[in-house]
Amino acid sequence: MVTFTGLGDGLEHVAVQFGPIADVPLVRLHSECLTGDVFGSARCDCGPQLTESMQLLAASGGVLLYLRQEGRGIGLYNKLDAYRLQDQGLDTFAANRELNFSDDLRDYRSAAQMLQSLGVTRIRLHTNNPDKAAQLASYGIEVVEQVRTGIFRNENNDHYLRAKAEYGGHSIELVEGTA
Ligand SMILES: Nc1nc2c(ncn2[C@@H]2O[C@H](COP(=O)(O)OP(=O)(O)OP(=O)(O)O)[C@@H](O)[C@H]2O)c(=O)[nH]1
Ligand SMILES: [Zn+2]
Repeated sequence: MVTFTGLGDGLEHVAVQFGPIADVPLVRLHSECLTGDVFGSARCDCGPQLTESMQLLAASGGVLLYLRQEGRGIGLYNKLDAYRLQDQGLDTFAANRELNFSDDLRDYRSAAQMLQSLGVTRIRLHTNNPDKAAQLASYGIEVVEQVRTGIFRNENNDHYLRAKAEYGGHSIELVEGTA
């Protein structure tokens, strides 16, 4: 495990390396979600995505970047406020805007710099989020392949996943009748 300080965004991000680094390693950029990653909240899909990623990385090798971008960058306090607004009917992006934030504050320049410092410039990226791939490319990381994550849907995160697919452009296929 490598921890990084002094990055441009001032956050202490972490890289976890699984085995020796291949020419084109599998990489997961995972944004911090205390509620999902640690406490198993069913409001989102973060916990199962992190588990799936670590299982894949343990099997094939690669790098997990755990990015301290709680709540898509708005922080835990504000995310909890956003959850209250979602309980009143707003979707995950509208709730951010109601709190005077943009939909997604995350910038992946630090992630690109972390990869470069590990000698990684070409990757297979484990994500459904097109913005992660596009930003990494703009910061000089070649995304050779985008490997989709599983879809971890339940009755509590259905609205959240739907918003990510419909408004966030995520590659999530929501087939009616499946959970
Ligand atoms: N503001 C806000 N943030 C949320 C909400 N639900 C989850 N999050 C945050 O969204 C982020 C999700 O991170 P990731 O799983 O890395 O990213 P993703 O954009 O879903 O893309 P994938 O790579 O496909 O998983 C975490 O920082 C969560 O804390 C919400 O309702 N509001
Ligand atoms: Zn989450």
